[in-house]
Amino acid sequence: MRKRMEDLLKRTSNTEAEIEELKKLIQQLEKDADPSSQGKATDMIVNDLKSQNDRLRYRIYHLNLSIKKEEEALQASKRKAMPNIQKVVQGIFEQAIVKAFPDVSISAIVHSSTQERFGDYQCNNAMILSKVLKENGKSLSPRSVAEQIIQHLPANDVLEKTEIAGPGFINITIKKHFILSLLSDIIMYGVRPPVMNRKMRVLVDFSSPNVAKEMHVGHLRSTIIGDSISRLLEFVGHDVVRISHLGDWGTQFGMLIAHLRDTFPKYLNQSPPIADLQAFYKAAKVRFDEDAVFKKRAYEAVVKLQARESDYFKAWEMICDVSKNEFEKIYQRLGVKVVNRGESFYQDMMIDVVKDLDTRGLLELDEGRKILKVPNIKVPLTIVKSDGGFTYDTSDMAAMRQRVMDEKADWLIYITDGGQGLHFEIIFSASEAVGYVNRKHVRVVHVPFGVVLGEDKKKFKTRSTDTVRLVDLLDEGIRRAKAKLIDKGRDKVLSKEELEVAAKAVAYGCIKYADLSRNRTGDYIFSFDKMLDDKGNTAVYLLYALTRIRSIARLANVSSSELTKVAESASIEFDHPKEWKLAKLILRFPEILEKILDDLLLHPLCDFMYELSCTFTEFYDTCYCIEKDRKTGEILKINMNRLILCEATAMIMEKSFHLLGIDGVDKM
Ligand SMILES: NC(=[NH2+])NCCC[C@H](N)C(=O)O
Repeated sequence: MRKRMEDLLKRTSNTEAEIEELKKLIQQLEKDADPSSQGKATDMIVNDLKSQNDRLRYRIYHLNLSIKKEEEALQASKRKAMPNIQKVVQGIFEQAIVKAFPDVSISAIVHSSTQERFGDYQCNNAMILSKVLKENGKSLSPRSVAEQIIQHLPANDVLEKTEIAGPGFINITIKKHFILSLLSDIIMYGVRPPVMNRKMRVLVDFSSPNVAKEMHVGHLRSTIIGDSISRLLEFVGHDVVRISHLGDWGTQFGMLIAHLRDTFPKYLNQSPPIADLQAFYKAAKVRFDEDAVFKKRAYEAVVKLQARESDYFKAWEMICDVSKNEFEKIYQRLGVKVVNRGESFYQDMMIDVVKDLDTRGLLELDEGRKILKVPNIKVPLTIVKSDGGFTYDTSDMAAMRQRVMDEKADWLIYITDGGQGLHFEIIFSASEAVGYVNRKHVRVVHVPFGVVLGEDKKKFKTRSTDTVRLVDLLDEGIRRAKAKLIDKGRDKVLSKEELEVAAKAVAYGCIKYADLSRNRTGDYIFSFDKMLDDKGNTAVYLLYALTRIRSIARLANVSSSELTKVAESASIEFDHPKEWKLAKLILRFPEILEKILDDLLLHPLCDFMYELSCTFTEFYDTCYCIEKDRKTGEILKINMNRLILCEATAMIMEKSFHLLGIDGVDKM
C-alpha cells in the first residue's frame, strides 16, 4: 500500500513537470507566430552568417599572410642560395624512379652532358636498373626502363624535354625559362653559395710552419690550399676556425734557449737581433752535438721552460716571436688570415692526456717510451719519450681532444703534405679508439698534397741556396711578373702605381693558381715561366679575360643598376646557341662548389673558370654585345641581354678568384 502511494506521487510530480514543459512550448509557438519574432529569427540567421563571414575573412587574412611569408621565404632563399641544377634534376629523377620501381632502392645518377647534342644533363640509371630488375626475376630492357622512368616524372618547372638515346640514356634539356630566371637572380641578388644543409663549426688546421726553421714551399702549399678551403667554407656560411699548428714546443727549444742566453744575455730587455733564425738554429745544434756541458744545460732549460720559469719562458717567447713575425709577413703579402695556436698551447692538455691514458691502462712501456697501440695499425703512437718529453703525436692527441670537446668542432680538416698521411691515420684511429672523437658525429679529414719539385723534377731549390726562402720566392715572382708586363708594353698604359699593383696581383695570383689548379694529391713542378704564361689555364690568362669582360660594360657605359632593371623585368631572351651555352655553364657554379665541399679538391674550380672564359670567348666572338659604326666607332646598338651574360660571367669569375684567394685587378 505504502509502496503504491509513493509510486503515484512520483508519477504526479513527473506529469506536473511535463505540463510545465508543454506550457513553455506553447508559449514559444505563440511567440513564433508573431511577425516581430519572425524578424528576430532572420536577424539570428544574418548574425550567424556574419560571424561565419568574419571567421572566413580572418582565415583569408591569415592565409594571405602566410602566402606572403612563404613568398618572402622563397625570395630570401633565392637571395641566400643558388640551386645546384644537377641536384634539382637528380631529385626529380629520384622521385620518378621510386614511383616507377618501388621495390628497387637505387639513387638517381644524373650528370651534366659531355656534348651539347646529348642535352644539358643525362640520367644513366636505366642500364643498372634493368640489371637489378633481372636479378629480381623481372626482365625489362634498359630502354623500357628509361621509358618507365620518364612516364613517372613528377610535374615540375625544370625539365623541358627528355629523350631516350642509345641503349637507354635519358638526355635531359632544361627549361629556358628556368635558366633565365636563375640568371636574373644572379644579377639581382649577386653570386650566392649553394644551399647549406647544416651549419657546421669547421676547424681548418693549415700552414703550420715550425719555429726557428724556415717556412718552406710545403708550408706555402698548405697555406694556399688551407686559405682557399677556409674561404669556401666561410662563403657557404659555416663557422670556420683557422688554426696554424705551429711547431713551437719540444726539446729543441732547450737548445735554442741555452744558446740565446749565451750569445745574447740582454734578451730580457732587448729583442734579440736574430735576422736569420735558421742560422741561429744551426749554430745551437752544432754546440748541442759537440759540447756535452752545453747539452746538459739545454736539457735543464727544457725542464725550466716546461715549469714556466720566467726567464726561460721569456727567452722562448722571444724566439717564437721572431719566427711568427716572419710568418706574418708572408701571410700579409698573400692576404691570408690564420690564428697561431702551436703545440705549446696544448702543454697542460698533454699532461692530462697522458694521465688519462695511463690511468685507463692504455699505455704500454716500450724501451723506456710510453706508447699507444692502435687497433689494426702496426705503428704505435709515442705518447711520452724516454726522456719524459712529449711528442708531435702527444700534441695531436691533445689537440684532437680540445678541438672536439672545447671547440665543439663538427668537422676537422688537416692540411699537410702526403708524407704525413700515416701519422694522421693513426691519430684519427687512436682518438676514436680512446673516445676522444666519434667519427659518426665529427667529420675528420686529412687533406694531403704532393711535393713541390723544381723544373729539373728534383727537390725544389733556388740556384744559390739549399732551401727556398719564401720571401725571396715572392720577390722573384713580382720581379718576373713586372718584367713580363713591361715586355708587353703595359708600362706605357699603366701608371707606376698601377703597374706595381698589377705585378703583385699577377705574381701572387699566379703562384696560388698554379698550385690550386693542379690535382693537389700529385707532386707539382714549380715553374715561374709556366705560371706567368698568358695562354692556357693560368691566372694571367684568366685575369686578362676578366678585365676584358669588365671593359665591355664600361665601354657600353651601362651601369649595373640598369642591368638589374633588365633582370627584374624578366624580359631577358636569347636566340643564339652560344648565348645559351654560356648561360648554362654560368649556372653550373653551385654544382662545382658542392663537389669541392665533398672531396676538398679545388682544381675543378680552376678548370671551371678556364672553361667559363673559353666559352665566353666563343660567345663574344660570334655574338655582338655592342654594335659600333665601323668608320666612326660610334655605338649604334647595345644588346642588353648579352651584357647581362657578360656581367654574370664577370661576377662568377670574381667570386671564383675570391675563393681561390686571388685579387682581381682593374687594369693590367
Ligand atoms: N696538427 C698538425 N699536426 N698539423 C700540421 C703540423 C705540421 C708540422 N708543423 C710540419 O711542419 O710538418
